Amino acid sequence: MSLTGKVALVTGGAQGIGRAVVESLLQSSVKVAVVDLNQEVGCECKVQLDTEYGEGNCTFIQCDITDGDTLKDAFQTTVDQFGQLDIVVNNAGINNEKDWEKTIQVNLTSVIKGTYLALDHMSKEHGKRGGVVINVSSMAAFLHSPHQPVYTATKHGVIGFTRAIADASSLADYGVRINVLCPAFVDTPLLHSVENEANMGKFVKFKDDFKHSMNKFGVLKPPQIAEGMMRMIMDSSLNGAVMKITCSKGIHFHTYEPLSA
Ligand SMILES: NC(=O)c1ccc[n+]([C@@H]2O[C@H](COP(=O)([O-])OP(=O)(O)OC[C@H]3O[C@@H](n4cnc5c(N)ncnc54)[C@H](O)[C@@H]3O)[C@@H](O)[C@H]2O)c1
Ligand SMILES: CCCCC[C@H](O)CC\C=C/C=C/C=C/[C@@H](O)[C@@H](O)CCCC(=O)O
Repeated sequence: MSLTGKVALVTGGAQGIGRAVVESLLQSSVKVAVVDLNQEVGCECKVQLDTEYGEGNCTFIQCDITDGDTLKDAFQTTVDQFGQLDIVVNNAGINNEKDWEKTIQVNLTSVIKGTYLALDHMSKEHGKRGGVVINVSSMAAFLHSPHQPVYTATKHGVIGFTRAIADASSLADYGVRINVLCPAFVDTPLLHSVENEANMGKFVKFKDDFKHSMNKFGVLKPPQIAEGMMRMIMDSSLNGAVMKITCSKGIHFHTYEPLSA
């Protein structure tokens, strides 16, 4: 897939992994809508990106992705401003075992909504030109972290939803590839939330165990995740793929046993 002239929307794009992905897209001459809850960080991010990549190449849209109408407006604003939509990265996520229902809303329900909105704007079913969606899950989906039962459940859900809707896209010829990316630990503000009772609730007592896991498995940097993301966006053979990125194995794909009776 050539990226020249394409338009992307990245949720949670103002910091961390999302910000690194936004920068990689801008470096490939993609126009980018940064969709994020955090007004202050989003505005700072926009100023820095304008300085680095030139004005008119990105926009910041303040949006709580759990509000369906606001998320729908963010997609429409992107299309109104840049004329089309080709790439959607459903990346925004939180770590909150205390308010676990919010974690389900942000990490799973909003990823589903973001994927359906992406299809509204990109699917051949709606007379559009096709495109690509990448949903962000986690290695927690494979290692069922005992410190984060609900976070882990949402990340399992993202993989299941993505593989199923990718098959639907293929069967119904939507022209949209839908893939999922699972990073191991990454050095972002989210990682520091494991220290906080407000985030971890009763599981905060396992924080030393969590840190032990981080030391054991290592911590990646956001540009390493952006590199995997760009590969998934550009490789037109990938649909329903589950990419894992770890310190030990780098960028690689999860393989599933074929179904047998
Ligand atoms: N950091 C890690 O170790 C790690 C590992 C695996 C997967 N992930 C996943 O990667 C994704 C990005 O995480 P990160 O580490 O960059 O986190 P981060 O906290 O650094 O960035 C997340 C961004 O999402 C935004 N956001 C949160 N709630 C939102 C909402 N309701 N509406 C809109 N924006 C919202 C935040 O404002 C923030 O800018 C998440 O889905 C996370 O679960 C992170
Ligand atoms: C506060 C939120 C932090 C989020 C944490 C991440 O979402 C969870 C990351 C969890 C575990 C990472 C484990 C990495 C393991 C690998 O290095 C490797 O040993 C496993 C390899 C398995 C494989 O690649 O097939």
